[in-house]
Amino acid sequence: MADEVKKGLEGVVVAESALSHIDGDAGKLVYRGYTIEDLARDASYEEVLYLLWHGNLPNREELESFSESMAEDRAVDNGVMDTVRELAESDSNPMAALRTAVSMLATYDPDDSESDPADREANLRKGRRITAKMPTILAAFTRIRNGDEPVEPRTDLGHAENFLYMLNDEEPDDVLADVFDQALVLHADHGLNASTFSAMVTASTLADLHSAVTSAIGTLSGSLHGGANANVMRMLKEVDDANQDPVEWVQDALDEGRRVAGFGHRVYNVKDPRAKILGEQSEELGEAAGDTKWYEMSVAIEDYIKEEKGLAPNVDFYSASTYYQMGIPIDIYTPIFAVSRVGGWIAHVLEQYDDNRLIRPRAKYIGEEDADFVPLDER
Ligand SMILES: CC(=O)SCCNC(=O)CCNC(=O)[C@H](O)C(C)(C)COP(=O)(O)OP(=O)(O)OC[C@H]1O[C@@H](n2cnc3c(N)ncnc32)[C@H](O)[C@@H]1OP(=O)(O)O
Ligand SMILES: O=C([O-])CC(=O)C(=O)O
Repeated sequence: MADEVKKGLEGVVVAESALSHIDGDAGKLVYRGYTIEDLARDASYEEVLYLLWHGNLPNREELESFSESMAEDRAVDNGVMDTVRELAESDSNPMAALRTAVSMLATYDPDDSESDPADREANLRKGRRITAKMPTILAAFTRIRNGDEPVEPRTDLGHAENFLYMLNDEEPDDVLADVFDQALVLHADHGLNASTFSAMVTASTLADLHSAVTSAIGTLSGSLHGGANANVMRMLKEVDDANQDPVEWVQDALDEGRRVAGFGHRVYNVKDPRAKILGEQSEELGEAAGDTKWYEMSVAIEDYIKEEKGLAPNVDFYSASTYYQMGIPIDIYTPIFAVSRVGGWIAHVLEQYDDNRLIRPRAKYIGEEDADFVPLDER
């Protein structure tokens, strides 16, 4: 037992959490008991943040005060903005740029870095600032690399609406603002996924919140995790550009032993409930534009992979065509995931600090024992 290796920590329970629960067989996801369907339909991202960070849904007054504070925290210091500009002008990878800028926010945060890293009230303030500023950083980065000037955040718009406004220098219509807000709600938390666990490991050493979030952004970027959403759209574009049958493309990929981005999951054995909602968004956006080709290609791929491999789509599969039809550049899909998931990272880090124990597993040693040391000159 002591030396049994659980590769990828599959099935290992390492913490208690009251934040989100996934029923992988039923395809059900709840945040603090509320179903993702109810939250996506009826709650804003700000409400979900409040729920995750404070433990209950806010009443109107609490929500207004929370949303106002978030909105006031949107502006980013010039020092950070200068770095964002430099990274955008040197065509940095957007996830790397976001990671660098978020790490830098620590230096400008008014809560003293010398203070207790586990101070809950300070972490709620820091967490609010990080979450409020990430969209500003990402929108500015995206505009600057296109040769446009950043658009200052507004305090009179909701979190989702303000991001689209800063990205496009134009207020989104209600449909787009709502679709984006729902996407943020759907991505906000998901148990001990890899990036959240990474944030928890960092926090468990009593490193500070900015370090935990910076670790998590790095972890989210990989193609087996958040990076898959951009790869889904790259695949759909490749199929479309080559005028190929999507099923044939996927058949070839599977025959060559390649993984298809947006399919499979460590916890779900059935379709991810978030993919169902995002699939509906993708279809509706297509119908509104009079062209459902991206949705139809996606459905054809879904049906084939289900039939051939028994694998179902995860959250990344339909967010891709949803964002694409909103005109969002493909390489910022994963940073957008981070803009939402930061809420969950912070909530889990708060839980970790509240009941901390250093996270430190072991490896089963399979190397040599008792090797005879040979001095350098004799090797
Ligand atoms: C937000 C998120 O992070 S959601 C996940 C986003 N990632 C992706 O979409 C990338 C594609 N998916 C994958 O690589 C995997 O399904 C993961 C990483 C999500 C889960 O991985 P694990 O739980 O470790 O499953 P594992 O890698 O053991 O796969 C089990 C089997 O399914 C196959 N499989 C899993 N996903 C896929 C896929 N997308 N395409 C083809 N085959 C797959 C594996 O090859 C493996 O088959 P085998 O037993 O014959 O070797
Ligand atoms: O839970 C996971 O392993 C991956 C995932 O779907 C997420 O982080 O949203």
